[in-house]
Amino acid sequence: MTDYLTKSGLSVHRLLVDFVEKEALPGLEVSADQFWDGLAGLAREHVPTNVRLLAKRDEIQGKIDDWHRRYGPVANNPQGYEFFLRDIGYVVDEPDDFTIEVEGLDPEISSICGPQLVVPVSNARYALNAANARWGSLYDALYGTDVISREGALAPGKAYNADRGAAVVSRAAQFLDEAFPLAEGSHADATGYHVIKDGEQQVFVVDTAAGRTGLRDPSAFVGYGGTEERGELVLRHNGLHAVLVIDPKSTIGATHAAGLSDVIIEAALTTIQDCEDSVAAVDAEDKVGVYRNWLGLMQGTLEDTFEKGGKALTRRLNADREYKGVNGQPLVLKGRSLLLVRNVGHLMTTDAVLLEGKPIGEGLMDAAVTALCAMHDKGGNSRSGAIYVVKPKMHGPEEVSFACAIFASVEGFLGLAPNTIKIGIMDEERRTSANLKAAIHAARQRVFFINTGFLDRTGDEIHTSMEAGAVLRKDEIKSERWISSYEDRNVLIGLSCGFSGRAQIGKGMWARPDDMAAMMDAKAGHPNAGANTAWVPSPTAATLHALHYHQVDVFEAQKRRHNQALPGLGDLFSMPTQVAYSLSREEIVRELENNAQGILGYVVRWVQQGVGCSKVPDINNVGLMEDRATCRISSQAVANWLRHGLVSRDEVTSVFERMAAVVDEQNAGDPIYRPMADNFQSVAFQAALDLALHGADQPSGYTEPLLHAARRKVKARDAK
Ligand SMILES: CC(=O)SCCNC(=O)CCNC(=O)[C@H](O)C(C)(C)COP(=O)(O)OP(=O)(O)OC[C@H]1O[C@@H](n2cnc3c(N)ncnc32)[C@H](O)[C@@H]1OP(=O)(O)O
Ligand SMILES: O=CC(=O)O
Ligand SMILES: [Mg+2]
Repeated sequence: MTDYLTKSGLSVHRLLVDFVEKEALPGLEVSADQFWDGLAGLAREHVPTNVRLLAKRDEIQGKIDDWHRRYGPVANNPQGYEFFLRDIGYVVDEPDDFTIEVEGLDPEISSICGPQLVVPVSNARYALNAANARWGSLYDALYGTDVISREGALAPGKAYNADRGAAVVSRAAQFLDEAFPLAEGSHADATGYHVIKDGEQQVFVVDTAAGRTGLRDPSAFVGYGGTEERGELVLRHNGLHAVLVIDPKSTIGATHAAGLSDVIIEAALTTIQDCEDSVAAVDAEDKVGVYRNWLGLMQGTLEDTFEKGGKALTRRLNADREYKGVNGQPLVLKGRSLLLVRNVGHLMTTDAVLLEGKPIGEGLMDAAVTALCAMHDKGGNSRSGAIYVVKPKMHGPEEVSFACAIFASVEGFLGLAPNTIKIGIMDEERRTSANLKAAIHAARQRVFFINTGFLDRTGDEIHTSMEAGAVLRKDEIKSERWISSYEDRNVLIGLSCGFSGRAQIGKGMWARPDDMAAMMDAKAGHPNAGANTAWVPSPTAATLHALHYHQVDVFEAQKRRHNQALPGLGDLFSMPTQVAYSLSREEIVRELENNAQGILGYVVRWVQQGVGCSKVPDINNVGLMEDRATCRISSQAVANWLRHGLVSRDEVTSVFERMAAVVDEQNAGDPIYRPMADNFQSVAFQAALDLALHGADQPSGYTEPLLHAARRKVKARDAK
């Protein structure tokens, strides 16, 4: 039996046909013919442009490589370089000043600021957890992380550590004092939290040894609920809620003078359900798995049953939180994060759908199917009926226009109103950063975010300047002038295009998921810089990062930045490269080892197990979130040093062989892991090595072509 069925002239993998016709279409007023005709039209209309845009990327990169071969690093002739980039159409003319025209965005996007969580949608357990991460326990987030010191008497240990618990309670009181100060005294001294009636109004009062007091801003108390034994008091500040849980009989509440057993924080306002960097989906089977989870989230029916702590658990989407408002009206707070979906970029094709025997752009299929699934949202996700698609890895305004044209076609054949599908423009390729105003203009009726701080951006930086000279070590690259220019330009251009109060200006991912104390220091800067949101890797990180949005009123911070001068392009193009390198041999080898370990540790799980995002220890044993973007950085960094003779092919190979044993050791507890050190011919080892040895030849330095090919090989072998 063939795997493909003919649908409106396309050959469509039967798994995708089944999914669309039996799962995604039922319940919608879209017929199967309408969908397949639409997809066929989409492919016919847009595949040629897709091909042309990718060819243009290569052509531009070829010209940049030639320029560097001729003139060396940019620093030799910065003006000449900028002139050249304009001449080849890399930098395009800026549009006149304008304001974005997007309409129908939810408040989580336009008027409330807070963390943005990212999760591989392929993992139902995590995807559900992320959707529910709208609310997080502050006590748990503090107790479980290094935000509270883990030294001496505060060390967590196996049993509950009362000293640590006391430190948590005290840190939470500090938060309450900052966000919800009392008229007199401190939350640390509270001996009772009560709601009392004052005329028609309910009022929040706090008892301390010094007497009864209230909130300095009484309007911060907005509702209450719970039960006789376990009361919940709802406070609001900067648009974000925090719920005080008063439960004197609970284990923790019993230790608190006012019975405060937890502070539940409104945390991940938005979550990106990711089909891209954190996912390994290489064929129709994988793609359907991804789409099925997204559909379940949109229908509100997704569930996952798994074992945790020896018990079977079923996880579902949380309901809204219902309270009584202070004015007697019901107060209903959304129980879930507003879900956005990240489609793949324009690069890859998928053989789940063939047009004239050839795979179509995977981004085309993602746009059609993820929008179709989102049509099941009846307001449980977006109250305004918007579909939020995050679009990664676009190179410049022309590619942003292309994404918008795809969305317009999808809206057309699905019968959606124009501009229902919104676009999050990921500013993660240098051609987009350099032309950001034009890129926003191209999407002005759809854009709901621009975002920086991306790992991919560093990978693109290295690849674009591959011929310029040897790059710095990867952590050093990220502290150079180009990156502050990238960050500042993004915020300032966004503000000048009227984002404040309309759409999000966002910051990037914190990639050390276990280092929460460091995250708290680093991410405090994001709202201050005028960012409405910033990416976090886990629900715990979301709960903690939410505190920053109580410390800073982002809209005030944006006002402060509004008239700042925009850094010119000179700094943006100033990534330093050197022909002669000053690192010692030991330093070079250590950096190579670090990159090799990260690449191998990530790739082996991707290729063998289809895991697209992993926590992998670096050379200093710090657990790093590794995904395709971090892998792009590491592989491009090695490829660059290889290209410039800092390391040899043999040296790279032997370091990879040595680090394979280290990675095997790290995975020793995984029963389905297949070691690499005793088989350097294994698909996983070879894919990792190829990413480094052939990194310079990969399109824009992306890792997906080699990863996909390797994973498909393993799947084919395992299927036999
Ligand atoms: C460059 C870019 O593109 S960044 C965007 C892509 N990156 C991401 O999406 C990062 C997503 N994060 C993750 O996948 C994970 O946090 C990792 C891989 C970094 C670490 O995962 P693990 O080692 O399993 O985490 P850890 O053991 O500390 O915690 C697991 C628990 O946290 C939860 N968790 C961890 N990350 C997430 C997340 N992003 N969303 C929801 N839940 C999460 C899990 O559900 C699990 O809880 P459970 O047992 O109740 O289900
Ligand atoms: O996609 C995110 C990134 O950091 O790259
Ligand atoms: Mg990326």
